[in-house]
Amino acid sequence: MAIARALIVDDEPDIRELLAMTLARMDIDCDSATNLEDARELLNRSTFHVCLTDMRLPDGNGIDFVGHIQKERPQLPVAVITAHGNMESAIQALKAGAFDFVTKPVDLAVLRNLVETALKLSLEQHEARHELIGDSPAIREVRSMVAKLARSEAPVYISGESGTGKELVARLIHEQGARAEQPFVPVNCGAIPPELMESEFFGYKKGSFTGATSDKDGLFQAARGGTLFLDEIAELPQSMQVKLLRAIQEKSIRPIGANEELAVDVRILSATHQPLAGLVANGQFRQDLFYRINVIELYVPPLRERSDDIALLADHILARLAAGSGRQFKLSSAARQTLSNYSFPGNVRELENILERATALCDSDVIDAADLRLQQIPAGTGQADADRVEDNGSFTDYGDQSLDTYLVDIEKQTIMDALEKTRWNKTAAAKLLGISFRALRYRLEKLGLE
Ligand SMILES: Nc1ncnc2c1ncn2[C@@H]1O[C@H](COP(=O)(O)OP(=O)(O)OP(=O)(O)O)[C@@H](O)[C@H]1O
Repeated sequence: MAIARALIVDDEPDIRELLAMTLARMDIDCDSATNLEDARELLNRSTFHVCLTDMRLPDGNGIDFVGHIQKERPQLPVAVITAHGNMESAIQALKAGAFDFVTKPVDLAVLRNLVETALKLSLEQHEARHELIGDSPAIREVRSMVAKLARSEAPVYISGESGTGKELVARLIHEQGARAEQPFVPVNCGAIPPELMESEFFGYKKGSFTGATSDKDGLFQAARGGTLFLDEIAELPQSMQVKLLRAIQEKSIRPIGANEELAVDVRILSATHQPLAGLVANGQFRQDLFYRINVIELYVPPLRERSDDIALLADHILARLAAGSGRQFKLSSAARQTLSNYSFPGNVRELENILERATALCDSDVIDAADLRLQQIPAGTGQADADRVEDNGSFTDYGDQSLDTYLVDIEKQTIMDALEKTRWNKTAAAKLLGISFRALRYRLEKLGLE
């Protein structure tokens, strides 16, 4: 499946064909227009990652189209194709906002380079945009809290069920605040082995232990001037809770093996899906640290309490999946209804997973209720996968690759099973799978299920 989509605007059939063929070999889908009117129409209808336009078109000028894209789709990189030696118009196009140009006759190696750069820009920009989608009173309240908290330096503790958007909220607090130009460093406290925690957080000096062949910065140094987001903070072992408390109180750290304290200016945001106050009450989490990190609590409500947002979120997620696959997806009205009746124990992350699975399995571009597979609890993993092997001829030819993919699929399916059975409670799912919570987090990350 192509990962990107290009818009080609040229009235010469030979050039259109040459460009489309070259891009197709780069696994890029193309739409072509022979004039500006058609090009504008296509731009309105589809999501593109790069645009190549000729300068002289039957109904206008390529530079006007560059201007149009700048206004309507400022994220879309556009390059112009100019006549050989016509530097004047190439410069004009760059001034109008084109990111580059190619001259005719088109040198294919130059074209490929240019398109690769454009795609990198385009896909990176896509990833960099964070937005809290939703129009319900609950999410509006979260949005207005985010705006207020972004103006403050206070530590914020973000609570809420798994997959509600706690990390997204933390990123937004950072991005909308004075530290936006500095790093945002997310740390999954559940994924760091306890014995490595101190060196991961505070770094070490060369020679401080076997294997410390050079100085290494820790997460606090990496987040200097910015924000350190401590996700799953309830997973911190007691010994580390003491050290963290000290770092927050003193605003300084001591790397392993260092003689001196090091001042670090870092804003601390933290989160967990576990009831932290309860863990404090039964002695599993230090009360003094709780008071430090929980100066302000921001609660992100579960998706079932803002079901009006489901349709908006689904459209947003489908648009993102479309950008990645070059296809456009729509939900049938029955599918919309099914989604809005569902309780989403795994919250927005579960909605993302459901839609990703549906778009991958759905043959047409209209996703119907059945494609969502909401009623279906996956069957016993072994049998389900064994059936799939028989159905799929390519598995009979076991290359290393197929076997790996097969095993990864089984692992994914088993974990998804456990998560669905435990209504997305990761602690319970880990117990069911007979592995530690930490090991589950590690696997989720490795398999891209986070
Ligand atoms: N309101 C929203 N608008 C757009 N995307 C959202 C929204 N809420 C959550 N998401 C998306 O859902 C996914 C899960 O969100 P996130 O990782 O922030 O949840 P979380 O509460 O931190 O989960 P966990 O407790 O498991 O760490 C992410 O891809 C995030 O971008």
